[in-house]
Amino acid sequence: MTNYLIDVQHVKRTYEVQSRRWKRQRQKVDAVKDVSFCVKEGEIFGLLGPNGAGKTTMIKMLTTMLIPTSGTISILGLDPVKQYRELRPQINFILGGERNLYWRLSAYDNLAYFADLYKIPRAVQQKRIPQLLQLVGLEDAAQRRVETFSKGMKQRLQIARGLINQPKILFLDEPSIGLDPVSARKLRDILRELNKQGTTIILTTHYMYEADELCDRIAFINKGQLVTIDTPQQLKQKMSDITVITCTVKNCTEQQLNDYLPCEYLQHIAIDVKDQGLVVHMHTNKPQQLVPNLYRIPQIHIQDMTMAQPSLEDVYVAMIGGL
Ligand SMILES: Nc1ncnc2c1ncn2[C@@H]1O[C@H](COP(=O)(O)OP(=O)(O)OP(=O)(O)O)[C@@H](O)[C@H]1O
Repeated sequence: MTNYLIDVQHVKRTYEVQSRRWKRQRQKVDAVKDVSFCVKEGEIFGLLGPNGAGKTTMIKMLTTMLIPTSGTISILGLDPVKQYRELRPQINFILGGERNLYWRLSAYDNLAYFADLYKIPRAVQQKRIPQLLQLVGLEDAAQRRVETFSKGMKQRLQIARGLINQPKILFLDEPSIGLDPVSARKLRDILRELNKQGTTIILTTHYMYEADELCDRIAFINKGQLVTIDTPQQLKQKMSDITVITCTVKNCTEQQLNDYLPCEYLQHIAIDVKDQGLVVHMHTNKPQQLVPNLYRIPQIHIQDMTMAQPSLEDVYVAMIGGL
């Protein structure tokens, strides 16, 4: 039998906001509309979608911070609305950015403060805090005030904070936002290591590469609705008949590209105006038929052209409908 740690069934969440014009009038925003999915024990599960898709709202409902308007959620067999007291000690969450840390306290004292909130005995804290600082590579900065930390260091301290109660499930909302590529890679290594040790991880991200590298399964969400849910491999497989062509062209206009490239061979086209010319990104299932049409544009100069299998980002663009 599959062991589901998280079971979300037909969940909706509506916000009521004051209309700007008529202050007394209240408008409804359906942030999450009838979403259902399950997460298995030991998975790294990604929630991906454009701005405003409903990812943070979903994470807040899963972590007992927000009550669904309708539908049911079960986390570790508990109802986050009615049984939040039993659930909270068993989960933890890390929201992106620099909230949730006390800048005037040292890294060690921050962790000790949160450990006290979880009523973790001092003897346990004295062992666990150095271990966590070591896991996130901050052992040498343990006594430094957080206000002297770089963004990457603060984010790693957030991870240590999120692990202080040894959660069975860790939720992360855009964990690598604002991190440089090396710090982001370090963060992924830490998350993989945690997952190896048995922590189930749910994360939202806008970085397709990160999701592809880390996640066992991914849910695409758009406008509050679930678009698809699958492994990154299976998602890419869905577009295996598509070739992605990227080329840089000069001496031609966007209008000419639209006129000369037959739409029956084009599943998607995006044109970026850059200093070096027009960068054209195309999805096609007929590359042999499509490419000769480019050369028919009078005077066109094709500077470079690459053909590749679709990446997760290409699948995302195809399914969500453009960035
Ligand atoms: N407190 C709130 N009051 C009113 N509307 C809200 C509130 N929080 C979110 N919304 C609205 O709900 C929708 C979903 O927002 P949410 O923050 O969940 O999206 P998201 O996928 O996390 O977006 P992003 O990637 O930009 O963080 C948006 O239309 C947003 O404006």
